[in-house]
Amino acid sequence: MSSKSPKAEPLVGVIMGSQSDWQIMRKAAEALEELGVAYETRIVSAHRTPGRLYEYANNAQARGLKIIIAGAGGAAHLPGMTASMTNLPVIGVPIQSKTLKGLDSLLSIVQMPAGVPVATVAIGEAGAANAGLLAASILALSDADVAKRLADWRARQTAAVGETPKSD
Ligand SMILES: Nc1c(C(=O)O)ncn1[C@@H]1O[C@H](COP(=O)(O)O)[C@@H](O)[C@H]1O
Repeated sequence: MSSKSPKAEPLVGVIMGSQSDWQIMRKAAEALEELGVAYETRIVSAHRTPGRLYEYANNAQARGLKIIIAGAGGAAHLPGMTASMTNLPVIGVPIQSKTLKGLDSLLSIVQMPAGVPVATVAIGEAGAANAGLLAASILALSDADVAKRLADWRARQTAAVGETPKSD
């Protein structure tokens, strides 16, 4: 996988522990895409590719990234280890695991020791989508264009919610 926005330099790094996480993490990418935020996607694993993680986390800020979204399942060390090596905000996405339904992922990501924060979202697709929205909200603080697109998106979401439930 590579950058989805070749013209703009990526501001958000969407990383995941395995190719098998992509079906969930694509929701973060889709949210960023919809809000016009340039991002890149990478498979990086604290367990399987520790050298790649070290290089990615240590160089992320110098490469111009502003936020990292990290998704992992099971013994999900990727978000925390990423946060240990960068001052960028790290948003952790717990991937649903087969055996423990993602509770293992959630607890691995959320229970960080004081001093190394990871902003943890909910397990699975909704969490991944929210991670993308959160990243856009952070960028919107200093980017009026993203702020406008985010406000418009929120307004459309609100307008799409009907007031009266339809009967089948
Ligand atoms: N939790 C981690 C890390 C890590 O934290 O570094 N690297 C891979 N994994 C996770 O292992 C699960 C199973 O991976 P496979 O499907 O490749 O066996 C994935 O959800 C991945 O995030």
